[in-house]
Amino acid sequence: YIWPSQYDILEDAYVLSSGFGSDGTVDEVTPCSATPAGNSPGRQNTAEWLRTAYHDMATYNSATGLGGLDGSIQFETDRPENIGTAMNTTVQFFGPLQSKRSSFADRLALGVVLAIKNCGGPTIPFRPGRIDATEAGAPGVPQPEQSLETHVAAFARQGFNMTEMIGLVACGHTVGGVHEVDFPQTVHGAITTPDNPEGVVHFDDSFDVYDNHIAVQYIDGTNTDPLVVGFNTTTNSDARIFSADGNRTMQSFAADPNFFLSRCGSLLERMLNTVPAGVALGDVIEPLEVKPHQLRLFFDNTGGLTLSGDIRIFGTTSIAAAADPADMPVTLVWTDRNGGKNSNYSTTATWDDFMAATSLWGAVQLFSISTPIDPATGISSFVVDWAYNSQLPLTTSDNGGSGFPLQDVVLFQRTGSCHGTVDQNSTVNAVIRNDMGDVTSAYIEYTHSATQIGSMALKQVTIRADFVHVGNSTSPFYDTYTTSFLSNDGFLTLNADIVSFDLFAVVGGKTYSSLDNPQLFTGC
Ligand code: HEM
Repeated sequence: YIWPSQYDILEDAYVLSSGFGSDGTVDEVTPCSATPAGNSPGRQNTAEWLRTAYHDMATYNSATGLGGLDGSIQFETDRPENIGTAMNTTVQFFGPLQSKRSSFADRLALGVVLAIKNCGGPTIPFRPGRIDATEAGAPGVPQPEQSLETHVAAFARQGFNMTEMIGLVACGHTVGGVHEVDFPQTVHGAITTPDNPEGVVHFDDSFDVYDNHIAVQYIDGTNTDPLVVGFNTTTNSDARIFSADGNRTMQSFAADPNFFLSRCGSLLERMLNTVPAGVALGDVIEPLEVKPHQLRLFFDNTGGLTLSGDIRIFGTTSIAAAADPADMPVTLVWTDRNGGKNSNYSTTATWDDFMAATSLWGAVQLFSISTPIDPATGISSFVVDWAYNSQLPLTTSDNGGSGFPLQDVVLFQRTGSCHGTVDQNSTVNAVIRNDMGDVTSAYIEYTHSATQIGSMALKQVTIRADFVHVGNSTSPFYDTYTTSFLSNDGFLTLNADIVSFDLFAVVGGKTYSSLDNPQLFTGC
């Protein structure tokens, strides 16, 4: 995984948990008992996300390779097997976080990884690359009134044997609980408005900690799990499942909290990585030590170039944890468009209080950059010289050897670019170097979210529009190009971190691209 990558947005979402640059996913599940915004007390985001992810995956058929974690749950929330508002709430939360480079299914899987870690649970390796279904899949989520044989068969279809089924159910039913409003046949008399208007009865005494109490209480007889000790034995599916191997799995979980966590880590990893045949997941995301964050090269209306954005530094050592960002030297040193060096080609990255950020996985700091780049000499790559404090020798981070690459051939021009509302064209201006040969093709791929019939889900729509040559620009090195297109997204997702557009130009027979430009904020 080398920057830039199609998974940069998800890597940032994995690393930046709260504060500057974070997309709000971890805040939504902090504390672990956190309730969906505007919803009843007693509901728990972490539990709803985990249950939703399981219900999305639970329709997988290992014989046909159909189903799995593919976001099809977005079309299935009105099925009886998905009863309750949890799935819709989850779809509404993750929908706007989708983008061309982060599917709903990836967002949901990542949400579960972050939420469980945030509740004190295991580190579940996260692999990106899930592809969203465009319609509902087959039904098949297990129901509590079904027999043990039915459940064993359902988990076998999903790819899990009986021991793994017991584990996966315990790993799910350690947070959250059963709600009387949706399961009156299982829970009775728990609705105590206003404290508990939906009548939730938790699976164990630590519903807001990801721990082995579900097993400890099951074994020591203090169990409150309504699917074990409920008044209606027909719906006591956890009782049948947990005892299916003579309680051996639950005993091993109760005896060793760390064994429970590690086993849940690997079972949930498998659950999240159960995807339709043909979907190839990427490598496990490990935080990069030094990474550009929304770093972009822009053409301004005075004929100059501006490099702006942030440099992110992540570490897991005690020195990293103790670092004071105000005392961290961070310098960006670039090479010009011909790979040449010059002592003037450098800029200091600065930290400010408002840039404070945290990560569930270690210490993270961001430093901002804004520097003019002379178009005459341009830029082709850079390295970052940095240290955890001003007394330490500098480390040079060079992105695995060849530096962090940048191109200055095709660039977005903010001036004159604007966002149309519904039924009104958007305009995007670009500049392209005029000294590198013929421009045989130049176009934009603009991706936005769109609503879909039969679902609360948003889908990604990409519009391709060709640029036309306008003429000179304010720089002798660049010509101006423009394009106009109907985006019709009605300002649905004005999130510059998420919505983006890519520019492409074939110049002198070579293709150059400027990827992930931010959403257009200026109205036309
Ligand atoms: C035979 C298999 C299963 C059955 C019959 C079953 C049944 C149920 C039922 C009836 C509820 C109550 C839902 C509500 O009131 O909102 C529930 C909640 C839950 N289930 Fe399962 N479940 C099964 C497997 C799993 C698995 C494998 C996971 C995840 C690994 C899981 C995760 C959860 C979570 C986190 C909740 C709490 C939801 C909340 O508090 O909002 N379940 N389950």
